[in-house]
This record gives sequence, C-alpha cells and structure tokens, in this order.
Amino acid sequence: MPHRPTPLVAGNWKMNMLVADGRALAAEVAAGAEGLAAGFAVCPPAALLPVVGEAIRGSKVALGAQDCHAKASGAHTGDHAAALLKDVGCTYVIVGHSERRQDHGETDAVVAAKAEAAAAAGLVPIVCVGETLDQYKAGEGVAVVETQVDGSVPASASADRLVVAYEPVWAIGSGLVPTTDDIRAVHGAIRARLAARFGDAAQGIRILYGGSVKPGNAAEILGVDDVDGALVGGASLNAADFLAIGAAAPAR
Ligand SMILES: O=C[C@H](O)COP(=O)(O)O
Repeated sequence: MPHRPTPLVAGNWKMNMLVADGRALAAEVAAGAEGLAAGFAVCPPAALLPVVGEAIRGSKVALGAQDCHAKASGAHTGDHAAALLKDVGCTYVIVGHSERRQDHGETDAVVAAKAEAAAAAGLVPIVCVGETLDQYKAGEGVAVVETQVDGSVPASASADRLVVAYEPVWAIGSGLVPTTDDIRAVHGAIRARLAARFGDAAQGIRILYGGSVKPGNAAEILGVDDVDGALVGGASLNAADFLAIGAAAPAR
C-alpha cells in the first residue's frame, strides 16, 4: 500500500494583494517554510503569478493558480490556459472552488473538464468539493460530497497528479468549523470514492480540508484521519499565521 503523503498546506489568496504586498508575503512564506516538514503552496491572483513565482524561486514553496479554462487555448476573453499557468511556473491549479461554482455557475462537469485540462498541461489540479449549510443541516453533506467527487474528478485523472480539497461552503470565511467527527466522516467518504476509482493508489492522494483553518485549530484538524493538509484562505494572507498552520501539520 502506498505511503500516506507529506501534508500540503496551500494558501488561496483569492482576490487579495497587490504587487508589493504580494511579493513581500511570498518572500516571507518562502523564508519561513524552509525549516518546516510540510509541503507548501501559494495561489495568488493570476496577474501576480510571475511576481510571486520570482519571490519563491529556489524555495520549497510551490506556485498555484486559482482557476484555469477547460479549453487548451482560444477565444475565451479573460480566462487563463492551463499551459500558460504551467509556463509561468505553476505546479498546482485550484478548480471548482465553491466561489467559482457560485459566482460562475461551474458544474461538476465543468470542474472535471478544467481538472482534465490542468493535468494535460502538466499541472496538479486541486479539485474542490463541499456542501452548503442547508445540505449540512439536512444531513446530506457526505452524499453531496460523494456526488461532487464522482462528477468533478475526471475519468482520465491519475492518482499521482490529483489533490482533492473538502471545503464546507458554510465554513469558508465564517469562523465556523465542522466537528472533527464530521471532517473524519467526509474525508473517509472521499477516500472511499477515490479508492473505488484508483484502488490502493488512493492512499497517496492528498485530501485537504479548507474552511476557517487558523493557527489555533490547525493541529486538531490536521490530525484527523484522512486529512492530508489544508487549503487556507484568510489566514494565508498573513505569513506568520500561514506558517504556523504548516508547522502544526503532523510529520509523516
Ligand atoms: O480556499 C480556501 C477556502 O475557501 C478557505 O477560506 P478561509 O480559510 O478564509 O475560510
């Protein structure tokens, strides 16, 4: 059975930062990450990718984008080709974040097409899934997430080029966090869906938790079974907080 992966702590800067503060934040993260065991990635807005890439060059911090188009190239004003993201130094690209699903009407099929385009360009897609508060309250969280995993991870995916992030929509930016039992149940269900597809190789797929991860709750969340790191929003905008979350990841 494959070894469980080194935890990955990825910072999704969302639509924040300008050039100078983005460069400074990236440099601070790069310097601070060196002594830490976890893997790190930062995902700035697309226009900042070259600046941030330069700031983290030679460090252990990987570069990620926040979205890509499903098509390889063409007339898609304002969008970004996965190949361009790779060309500017990205290792990862987030696809299917709930803010994209909500703001841009992205369906599981669209997310799967983006993940496929990302992998075809040599990127590792971070495929996001997560239930709404109404679905959580109705006890439908696990079923919703299982459906999203089945529909958003493309048929062509390979286990060694895939990250899944579980982000309950109601926990994002809210300060609310599911219980560790809830997180364990959903991550276990995601692992089972991946195992149905990839067999033993599913053990090597990182399943990140995202939603109000802070230095104060990181150790508890990152210690849950089947949690292989975190996708961090607000706390990734502060280097000390982001690094403290990475420092809380269990050694593997
Ligand atoms: O992609 C990151 C998530 O949406 C989590 O955001 P948050 O840490 O601000 O809750």
